[in-house]
Amino acid sequence: MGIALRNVVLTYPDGDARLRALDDVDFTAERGRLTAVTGPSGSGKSSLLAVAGLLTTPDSGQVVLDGSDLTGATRAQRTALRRERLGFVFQQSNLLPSLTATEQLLAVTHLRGERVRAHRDRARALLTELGLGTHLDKRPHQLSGGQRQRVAIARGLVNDPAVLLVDEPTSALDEDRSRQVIALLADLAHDRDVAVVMVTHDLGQLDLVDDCHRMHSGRLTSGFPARL
Ligand SMILES: Nc1ncnc2c1ncn2[C@@H]1O[C@H](COP(=O)(O)OP(=O)(O)OP(=O)(O)O)[C@@H](O)[C@H]1O
Repeated sequence: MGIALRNVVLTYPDGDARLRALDDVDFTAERGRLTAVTGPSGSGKSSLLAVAGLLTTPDSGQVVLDGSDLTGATRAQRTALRRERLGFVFQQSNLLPSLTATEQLLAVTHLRGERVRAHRDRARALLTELGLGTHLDKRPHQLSGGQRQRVAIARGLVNDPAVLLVDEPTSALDEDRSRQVIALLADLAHDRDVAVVMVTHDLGQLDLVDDCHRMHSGRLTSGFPARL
């Protein structure tokens, strides 16, 4: 179980024609595995992430989350599923400048209308698990790029999602820190039984991922085991 796209087509207007950003894509990311999606700029990686994240509805095809086909889901149902079942980590860590590391996580739980106090211990435990135990009360400008990215990952996990969608997590990091972040994502996928989907240009770190797919012109051209 995890997230799957079946025969997904997504088009955008392109002059008089339509551009096929996703051209009959079949894609599966299993729970407990780190799945990478690579490919050149404009090949459709962000589009795939947006469809898997229920942010964009495809023209045709199915999105299946933990075995449930979401084709007929209403906008309200998709929003609820996004909050409750999916986690997102964006390219830049997108942290709110005025909030501490702990508060970044609590802001997400607050959005769900739950009591903040009940979640504070959990947020702190999660940050500590991700190596940020001594940075719980620091604001983004007091953290390094790698630490900010780990706060963003913790925030993506705070609702215990089935699927964590990660867009270019290492674009602002040097090679060592990139490797640490990707190793962390692999550990989290394995330990927490989450399907982690990571879009990356970082071909040097693919030995750390469990599954790897390549996009080209809207097509998922190959899925190959990264450890071969
Ligand atoms: N909102 C949009 N309207 C029109 N065309 C779009 C839109 N979003 C993306 N596209 C086009 O769809 C194609 C796929 O774009 P997408 O952003 O998914 O690629 P990508 O692989 O993520 O690229 P990058 O690595 O540069 O982020 C591109 O040709 C892009 O120009």
